[in-house]
Amino acid sequence: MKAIKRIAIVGIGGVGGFIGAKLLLSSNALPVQVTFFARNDAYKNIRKQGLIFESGGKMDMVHPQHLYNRSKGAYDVVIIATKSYSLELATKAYADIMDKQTLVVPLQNMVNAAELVKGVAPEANVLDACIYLISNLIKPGHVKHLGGPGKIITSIPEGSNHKWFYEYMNQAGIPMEGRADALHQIWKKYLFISTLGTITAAHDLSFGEVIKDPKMTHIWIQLMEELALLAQSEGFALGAADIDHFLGFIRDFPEASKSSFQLDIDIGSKGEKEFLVDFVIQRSLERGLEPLTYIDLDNLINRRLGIDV
Ligand SMILES: NC(=O)C1=CN([C@@H]2O[C@H](COP(=O)(O)OP(=O)(O)OC[C@H]3O[C@@H](n4cnc5c(N)ncnc54)[C@H](OP(=O)(O)O)[C@@H]3O)[C@@H](O)[C@H]2O)C=CC1
Ligand SMILES: CC(C)(CO)C(=O)C(=O)O
Repeated sequence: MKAIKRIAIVGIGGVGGFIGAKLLLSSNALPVQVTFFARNDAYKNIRKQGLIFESGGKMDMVHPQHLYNRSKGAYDVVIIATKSYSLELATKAYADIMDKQTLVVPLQNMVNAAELVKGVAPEANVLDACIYLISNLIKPGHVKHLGGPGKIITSIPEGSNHKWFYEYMNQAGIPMEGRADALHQIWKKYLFISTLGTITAAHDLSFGEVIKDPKMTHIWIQLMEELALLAQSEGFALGAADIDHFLGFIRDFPEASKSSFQLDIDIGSKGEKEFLVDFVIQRSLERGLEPLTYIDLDNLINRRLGIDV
């Protein structure tokens, strides 16, 4: 690799802060420049004191040389780490940092993030992507990595000139791979996040409370079955083996764990509801499916939010 490559991260919260901190803290010799795009208090606090990053019992202060709150010309790679509900507006706000040479990596818990970004930046090379991570925003400019390797799976980029990016991420301790079945992996992750988010938010239960109560476990399985049917109708073969996998996988989390969607509903915010619950119901109905458990739980969530059902 000869010329300096430029990576932009849009949204410096739980995910963007984790990636940005890992990249800036690594002693990587490759000629790569990393830029943070933040806004509001995140921008002000990082500018004033740096990004506070906690991980593995250690606290680091990270001082990005390149921190902006508005666009700055095209980048080689743009990682978009906003919440799902901010994705479209953020992509519009930063459309001119993505040209036809740019690889775009949206990391939302959505199955159609790439489709949405392509609608706004049709020239860019937009990947299907997801990240396996638990990293929370403590306050703007302060991020705590709680678990998960931060592994990123993407679809395989067109052309052969993006190898440096995968090498760079891996060398910085962010395992990253391009896979032909990336969208299948994203649907599989969504099978877990959407269903667990929905049941924990509707009934205000911790992960432990879902698996210890057979009635609640049964409802969770029904949600997973409904989502697996939707995935199948979209061409992704998810089914009983995946559901069994997640019934075991949830036991790796501390019993008191709560989903981030549940925490949003607890404070009266609808958070990513449109993308975790409404999307499933709407797409299922369009496909002639009957997501009855999702509809029941959506009514409970709406009641918790004080929305008339
Ligand atoms: N946190 C995690 O461990 C994981 C999260 N995910 C998914 O990743 C996505 C991001 O989650 P997370 O990092 O937790 O979210 P956070 O809310 O912690 O971070 C999002 C950040 O993006 C900023 N942002 C939004 N719009 C813009 C913009 N136009 N310009 C600059 N910054 C902007 C927000 O600023 P502001 O506060 O001003 O809106 C906020 O700082 C979600 O879809 C989530 O479901 C996936 C796997 C793990
Ligand atoms: C892994 C899990 C389910 C827990 O934090 C999550 O990512 C979320 O709630 O969004």
